[in-house]
Amino acid sequence: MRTAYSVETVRTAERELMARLPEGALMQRAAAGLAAACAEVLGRVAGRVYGSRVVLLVGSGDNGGDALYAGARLARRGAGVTAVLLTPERAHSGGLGALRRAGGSVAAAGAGEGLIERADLVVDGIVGIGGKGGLRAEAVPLAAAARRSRAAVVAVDLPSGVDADTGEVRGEAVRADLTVTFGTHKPGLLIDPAREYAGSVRLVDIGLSLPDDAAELEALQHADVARLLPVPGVESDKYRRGVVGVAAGSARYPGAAVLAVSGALRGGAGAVRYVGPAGDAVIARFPETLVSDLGPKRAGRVQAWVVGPGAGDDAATVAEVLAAQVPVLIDADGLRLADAGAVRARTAPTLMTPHAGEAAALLGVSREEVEGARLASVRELAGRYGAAVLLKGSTTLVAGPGGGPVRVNATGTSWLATAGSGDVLSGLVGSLLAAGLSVVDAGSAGAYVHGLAGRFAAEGAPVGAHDVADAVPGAWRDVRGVG
Ligand SMILES: NC(=O)C1=CN([C@@H]2O[C@H](COP(=O)(O)OP(=O)(O)OC[C@H]3O[C@@H](n4cnc5c(N)ncnc54)[C@H](O)[C@@H]3O)[C@@H](O)[C@H]2O)[C@@H](O)CC1
Ligand SMILES: [K+]
Repeated sequence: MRTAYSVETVRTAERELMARLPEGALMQRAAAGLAAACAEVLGRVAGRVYGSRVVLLVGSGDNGGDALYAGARLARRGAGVTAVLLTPERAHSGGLGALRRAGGSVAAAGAGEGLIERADLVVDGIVGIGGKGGLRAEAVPLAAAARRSRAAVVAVDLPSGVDADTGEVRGEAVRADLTVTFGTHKPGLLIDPAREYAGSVRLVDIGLSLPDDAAELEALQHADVARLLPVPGVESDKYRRGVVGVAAGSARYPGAAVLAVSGALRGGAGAVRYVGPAGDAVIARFPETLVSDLGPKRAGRVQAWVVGPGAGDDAATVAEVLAAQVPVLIDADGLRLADAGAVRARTAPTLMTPHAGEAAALLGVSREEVEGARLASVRELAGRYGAAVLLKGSTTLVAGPGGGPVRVNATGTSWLATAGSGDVLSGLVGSLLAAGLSVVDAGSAGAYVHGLAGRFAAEGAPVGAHDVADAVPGAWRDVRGVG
């Protein structure tokens, strides 16, 4: 499991650790990790460290100090290192001294753009976890020059200008190829839009110990998902493996029913029961489906429901499903049709799975606001509805109904932004719910497998949602390390 902690928690852990260590030890650990990463990058872009050209962008805090000490290490290995000081009177004095002693030089901000143009590597030490708001005016042209330049950009701790705690980006921010972060991931490194600014992320251990129960974010990895995925035992039968009910599709949108069922069949439940007007289309494609036209209440035994994909205006079916005493996943049209009071009144678990546009409609804000503040949006929705919420997107977030760490999934690919792929996800996650996973585990494990399936199906080319469903077994095997 990868975890991310808030700035406040990081600061507390840093204080405790610093009290036990000689002064400056933590910064030296950070600088050593940063310099090693920079040397690797220089090896790739310039062939070697010796003789390469490095520009440090140095702000007024310890983030700039890290950059200066790392620059000193590179200078000792023969790199030509120049520090561009944004506020010369407040630059980290120890770091500045170390850089000068190692043969590095210092330039004023005005000279920065020209230096960046000729650099092999730009190290962004403008601001780290002490930052508020986007980049300040004096740093904006330097960030723009770094973006234009052929130099690799390595961000120190965070790309300057992004919000460490939320992943929000207000105004300009540095775009990095690599971010070297210290002690723990920060939420902003895992959530879009900031995640995109961070490039790839490398975590340097500086000895911080963080409390398990205080994580803001959790990102499942293969091993975590492998532990969650249901595997039938010798005593299993279809009921013990779980029956998932899919109430989806309409005369107008029969395909949504077929796609939701296609996901549900690959999600680990022992059987899929379909209820709705698209039974013929479902049976034609998936003869193993148990089809009923009697409505959810009289459909027979079901351990979890999926309601909403392609449902059109069928509010009655949504209401009937919400009255069931089993876990319910509400997606697509179902989100619009569900009565908020009925959702809040449920005692069995509920999982809502909006994309940004649907979340915006539920919250009464614009889509851009949701996309710009994904963490706040998913938490707000979960709080308002007393339900778990899976907010789809390039980084999918899953918030539980009672707070706690939000799960973030990054296995997705932009090729998954295709009609019907959400229907496949809803079936897949519903199936995991029927197999007995909690709403947060089902949502996050389902998003993980679905994202991976999207990657496998696409391999860099456009795909349809049915291709994603077909790729789910391969993704599942990959996660479990079999086949
Ligand atoms: N505290 C520690 O124990 C450690 C801290 N480390 C580094 O120290 C950083 C935190 O240092 P600081 O607390 O000094 O804070 P920062 O260096 O992140 O930034 C604080 C300074 O930046 C200015 N600033 C704030 N917002 C800005 C913006 N939007 N644009 C430009 N300037 C802005 C502030 O005026 C302040 O002087 C971490 O991100 C990490 O890089 C590491 O050395 C590891 C150990
Ligand atoms: K930075």
